Amino acid sequence: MLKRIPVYILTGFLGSGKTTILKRMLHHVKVSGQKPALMLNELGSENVEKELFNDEAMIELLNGCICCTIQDDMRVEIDKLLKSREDIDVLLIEGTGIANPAEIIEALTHPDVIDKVEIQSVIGLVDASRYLEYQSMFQSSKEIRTMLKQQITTSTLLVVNKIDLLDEKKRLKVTSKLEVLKGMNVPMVFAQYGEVDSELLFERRFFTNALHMQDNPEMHHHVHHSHPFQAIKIEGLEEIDKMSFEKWLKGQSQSLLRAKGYIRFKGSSQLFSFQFASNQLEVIPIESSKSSCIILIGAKLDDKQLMQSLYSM
Ligand SMILES: Nc1nc2c(ncn2[C@@H]2O[C@H](COP(=O)(O)OP(=O)(O)OP(=O)(O)O)[C@@H](O)[C@H]2O)c(=O)[nH]1
Repeated sequence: MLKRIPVYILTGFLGSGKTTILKRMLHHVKVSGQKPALMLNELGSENVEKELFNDEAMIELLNGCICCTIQDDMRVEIDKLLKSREDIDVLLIEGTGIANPAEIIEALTHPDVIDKVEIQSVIGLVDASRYLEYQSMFQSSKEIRTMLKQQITTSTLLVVNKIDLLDEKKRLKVTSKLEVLKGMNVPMVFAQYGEVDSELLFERRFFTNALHMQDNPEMHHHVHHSHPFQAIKIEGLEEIDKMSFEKWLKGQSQSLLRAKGYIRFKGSSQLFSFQFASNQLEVIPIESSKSSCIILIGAKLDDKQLMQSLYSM
């Protein structure tokens, strides 16, 4: 089996300090004797930051933020990287300042990619000096506020950067606003020029469990309650009743943020690709000999409960 490559995702609004912290992380990876690869996603057709990382294995995703087409590109590029560069030990991904990190998680948990990578953490950078302004209804747009919120709520570590540029009073105000938004148990650290203890930066905060329907349900108990996100991959599922499946997905709405994968329904030999988002199930027939596979992404997913309810369906 191919080794799974650990991945760190850096997110944060324009100018928040992503590149600054990326350089620190790169340095740390290299001095610890490991070989890093970078994936940079830039708006526009030219990557202006490329020159900063001359000697690294680098993947560029140009022309847009990480949305549907970029997700496909990302899958292809990760595949290429893993096949051609077996020496790579860790992959660092910097999304554009206006990317929603959930889209990157989405690409990395695609059924064809999930076994090749191991998301470690989503590091969210906040520009403390401009946060209040970006949050203000009078000084910013709804789009900016929504983007910031998505970046903050999807992060598994929050780095409140540029604290040299604001006074104590403002800092307290920013902190209390972030406390409300950020996920439970997501550490918040303050920094100047992305100076964060590397142990904290590299700590794993995102977990993916792989389960098989033939496993004993009593064995499933790898719940990581202290982590904001986790992905679960379930294989070995036999044909299932479509209505029951939909009901099952909807029944998990407390903890399930997203589901996708391949599945076969009773009464048809056809394989379907399915997407479950915003509490809606979409299925598309596909021609493939792939086995069924369900990927669940959520907060506080309970393996045991999920498997037991699937068994009894
Ligand atoms: N004063 C101050 N400046 C900082 C700090 N961190 C980064 N900067 C500066 O802010 C600018 C933007 O930093 P980057 O690391 O390029 O930010 P980015 O998030 O990659 O920016 P985009 O690529 O536009 O999304 C640079 O000039 C940095 O030197 C900080 O803590 N304090």
